[in-house]
Amino acid sequence: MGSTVSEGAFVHVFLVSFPGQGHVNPLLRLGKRLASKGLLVTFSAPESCGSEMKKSNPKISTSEPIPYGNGKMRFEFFEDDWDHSKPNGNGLDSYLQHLELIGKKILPKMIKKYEEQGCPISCLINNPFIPWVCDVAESLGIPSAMLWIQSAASFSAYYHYYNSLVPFPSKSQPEIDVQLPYMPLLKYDEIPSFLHPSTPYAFLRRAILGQYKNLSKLSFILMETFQELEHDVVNYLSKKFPIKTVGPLFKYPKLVTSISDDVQGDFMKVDENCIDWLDTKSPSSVVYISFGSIVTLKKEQGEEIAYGLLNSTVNFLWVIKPPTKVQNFEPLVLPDGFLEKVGDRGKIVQWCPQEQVLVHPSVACFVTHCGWNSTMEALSSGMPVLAFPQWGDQVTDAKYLVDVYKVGLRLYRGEAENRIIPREEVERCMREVISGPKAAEMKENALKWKKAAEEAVAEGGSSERNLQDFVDYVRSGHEQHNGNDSQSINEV
Ligand SMILES: O=c1ccn([C@@H]2O[C@H](COP(=O)(O)OP(=O)(O)O[C@H]3O[C@H](CO)[C@@H](O)[C@H](O)[C@H]3O)[C@@H](O)[C@H]2O)c(=O)[nH]1
Repeated sequence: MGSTVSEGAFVHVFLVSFPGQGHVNPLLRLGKRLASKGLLVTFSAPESCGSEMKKSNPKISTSEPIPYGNGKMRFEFFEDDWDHSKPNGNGLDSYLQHLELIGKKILPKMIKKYEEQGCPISCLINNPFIPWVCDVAESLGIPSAMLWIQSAASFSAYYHYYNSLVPFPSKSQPEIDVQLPYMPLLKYDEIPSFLHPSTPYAFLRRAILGQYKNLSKLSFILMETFQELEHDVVNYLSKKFPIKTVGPLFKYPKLVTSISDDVQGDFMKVDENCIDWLDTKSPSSVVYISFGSIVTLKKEQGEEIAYGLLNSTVNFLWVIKPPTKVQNFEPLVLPDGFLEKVGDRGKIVQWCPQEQVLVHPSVACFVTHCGWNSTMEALSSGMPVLAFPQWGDQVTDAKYLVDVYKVGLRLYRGEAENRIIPREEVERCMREVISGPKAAEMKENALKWKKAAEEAVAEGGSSERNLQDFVDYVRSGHEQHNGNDSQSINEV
């Protein structure tokens, strides 16, 4: 990618993402905010993810940097020489090792190239699963930061586990409760499930804990949460780590006037028609159902949800992703005549603009797997939830959504529960969140979190101030290194 003389005058940060939707979305959002504060941001990830992003975002393919506020963002992906059509279950360990080997060779070359172009990197930022990015930064004498993309509570659980600071369930004591500082008592099935000895996803535990071995190399740990949401845990962790809460990253005031001027990280084509469809529905009448980018429900569970929806009278928007080549699940077959029977009451899409759906006045409730992005998006949109977590941090997020933030009900406890939730239960719980005795209270709580989220990202809010502190830090490092001749993009 070429650079212009004017780009060379700016403080330049380099963002490196693991190739997953849940990883890309928050890092991309961070990139836009940093750019808006007058920085040049280069966003990078393996080409496998770049090619997916380019399909749904043609703007990414152009070499022109995209303006955001006072700065710009551009994209440069790198080849990881890996066959992503192979099943990647336990292969994640091998892929991560391979990516580290490749990345440690490629990133220094990219960074050197930027320097030769007069655009040196002042800070490297990665997200989890690729902790070696900060080793690259260290070897080149560049400061680095990590964007933690789950809750502070999950960060704390992993930290205490990694350092054996409190007892966790073990093979001999698989059902003990876990008490972590400044957190509610977590039952054995409420800790991030990868920490449980029975998890089938030990490779994901290893991937996440990989970051904990070199936390001391990071100048900052930026967190996709906000101070007011996780006050006590954040304060506690801040005494141990250089933490800055900067979320919810999607909630900052929009930087572009038209959607076509923006770039989203979607790996799949977004079905925009669903917003027109939502427009035709009455206020608070639609259940939105989505399980994020990775989770695929068992076929039988999908069928029970379908019958639950069929037997109910609610309107619904349901995201059913096409099965991926690498997953071993049988694809969901909808009951005979399902679409005809539900008619215009229901809509099924492969991928929707979730940010817009969650703030749409017709939507009453979000049936969610409780991935952290979806959790933050729901809370910050004032949307009550029906929690349907599967694994990992999702079970902890569900606990918080229901028992701490009090914005919903729990339909399932996650992989440890290991049962199919029957259609009657699905239907009853949806009704309860929409119109049950606690519905008004849950909506009121959700609206309180929405307001708190808006305040955190507004001028002078906790996350906005933290983001500005981080930008000031990067700028001061750049100035020390290059003299005081750097400019902000809008000064040129
Ligand atoms: O139709 C859809 C469905 C989802 N999304 C977006 O996709 C993202 C999904 O992220 P998340 O809710 O975090 O789910 P996953 O993709 O499953 O995320 C993985 O990564 C997260 C961050 O580490 C973890 O919290 C989750 O447990 C893990 O499954 C969100 O930004 C959604 O807005 C859309 O835009 N359209």
